[in-house]
Order: sequence, then structure tokens, then C-alpha cells
Amino acid sequence: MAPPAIRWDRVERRYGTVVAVDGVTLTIDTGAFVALVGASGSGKSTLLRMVNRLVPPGAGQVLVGGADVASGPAPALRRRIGYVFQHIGLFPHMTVAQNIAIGPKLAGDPPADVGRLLDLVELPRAVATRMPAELSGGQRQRVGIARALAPGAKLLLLDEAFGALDPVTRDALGRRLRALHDELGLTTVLVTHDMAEALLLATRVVVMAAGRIVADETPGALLAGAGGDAAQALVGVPRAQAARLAELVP
Ligand SMILES: Nc1ncnc2c1ncn2[C@@H]1O[C@H](COP(=O)(O)OP(=O)(O)OP(=O)(O)O)[C@@H](O)[C@H]1O
Repeated sequence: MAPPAIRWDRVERRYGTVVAVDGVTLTIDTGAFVALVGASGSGKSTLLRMVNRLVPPGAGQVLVGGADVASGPAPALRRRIGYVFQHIGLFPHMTVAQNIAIGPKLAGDPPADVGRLLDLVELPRAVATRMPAELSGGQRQRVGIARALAPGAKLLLLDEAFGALDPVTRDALGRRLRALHDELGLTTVLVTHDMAEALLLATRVVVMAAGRIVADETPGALLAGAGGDAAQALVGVPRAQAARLAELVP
């Protein structure tokens, strides 16, 4: 049987007296789209950063494709993992095309097919020659996703990648991400504060609180009431909003 895409095995991480991640064991199967949801400070980013070795675990082990992430060189690991942050950090002095192509170029790999990558994230090919400052926030996030996919990564990690976008752009980009996930056969982990986004995009929703996993359910099961109090409190927010909106209909 093929190893899972990611496995955190009894992982811990402390910062002084703060226990950011408190003994997490979690397996992400290849092809899954997992949303990691929870209040600010619950440990989501720390858990995600362990996957590409931005943060080493204080205890436990993180495996990608069955291999301990600590065992090989970090650059080789990171080439297999696309990572998208809220503040995407495009290189301001490089064009969009140069930004997208930087990963394969630095690795000495064949050049990225920038046109195809722009097509994938639904940006016009003409933006290839623009500078990042000439793009909207949503366009910049699309470039960030294209750059993350450029080395041919099959594992995509997104940390509040849509956090700074207006709701319409955010919704469109979320849908595009889900379509890309399906088209390219990706394994995707999306950290988000937004339970509605998690329920609409993911195949599985993992809820964190105080460094621990408190629920791990499908969207359907969560909507049917599973997952316990912390999860249901989060599900209750979009549900109550939908009910209040429905009441406004004359
Ligand atoms: N580099 C660091 N130094 C000290 N404390 C840290 C560091 N990184 C994270 N923490 C602490 O660890 C805890 C978990 O943080 P983390 O960023 O993983 O949470 P999060 O769920 O991703 O939060 P948010 O949704 O606000 O991004 C928090 O209490 C945070 O203050």
C-alpha cells in the first residue's frame, strides 16, 4: 500500500511555556483535500510549517510520502511541496513569469511552462511580463499558487492564503483551487479561519484547539452535527448567518 502523503506522528512543539502543538497524530491520504480549522493560536500554522521543515518538531516525527522530513536535504523536500502564504512574498523586482519560474530555475530543472501555469490559475498570459506591484491582491495570490505548482509539486499547502482577499475574489479562488486539486490530482491542506470555506472546499475538516485535534470529520458529518462542541460552535456561525439571511427574504 502506498504511504500517506503526510503523517504527523505524536508531534509536539513548544515555545517557552506555550504548547503550540500538543501531541498531534494525523494522517493525510494522497488525493485528500483537508481543511485545518481552529481559533487563532490553536497551532494550525505550526503544524503546517513542520511539513516543509520551516519548524522542526520538538518531539515526534513528520513523514512526507513515508519518509521522515528530517532525513534528507530541505531543498529537495521543499521542491515536492507547494506552499502558499497569506503574504505571498513575490519578488518585487522580478516579473510574474520570473517569479513563477524561480523554483525550477534555482533547482537547475527544466524551465517552468509559465503560460500553462497562468492558464491553470486563470490569469491571462499577458500578465507574465508585469511586475507584482501591478497586480491586484487576488491576482498576486493566483501567481503564488502558480509558483507553488511550478516545480510539479503534487502536495499543496496553503496557510490562510486567501485571508486578505475580498469575499468575491476569495470565493472564486477557492473554487479554482478545488478544481485544480481535482484536475491535477493534488493532495491539498488548507489552513483557514473560515468554516464555511472549509466545508465547501474540503473532503475532510480537521478542527484544532489549544494545540490538539478536537474533530476530524467530513463536511457532511459536521453539517449533520458530528465532531463535538468546538466543531459545532464553528459550524454554527455560517449556519446562523444563512438562517438570518433567509429570514430577510420578503
Ligand atoms: N515563532 C514563535 N515563537 C513563539 N511563539 C510562537 C511562535 N510561533 C507560534 N507561536 C505560538 O504558538 C501558538 C500556535 O501558533 P500558530 O501560529 O501555530 O497558531 P494558528 O492556529 O496558526 O494561529 P493563526 O490562525 O492566528 O495563524 C500560539 O500561541 C503562538 O503565539
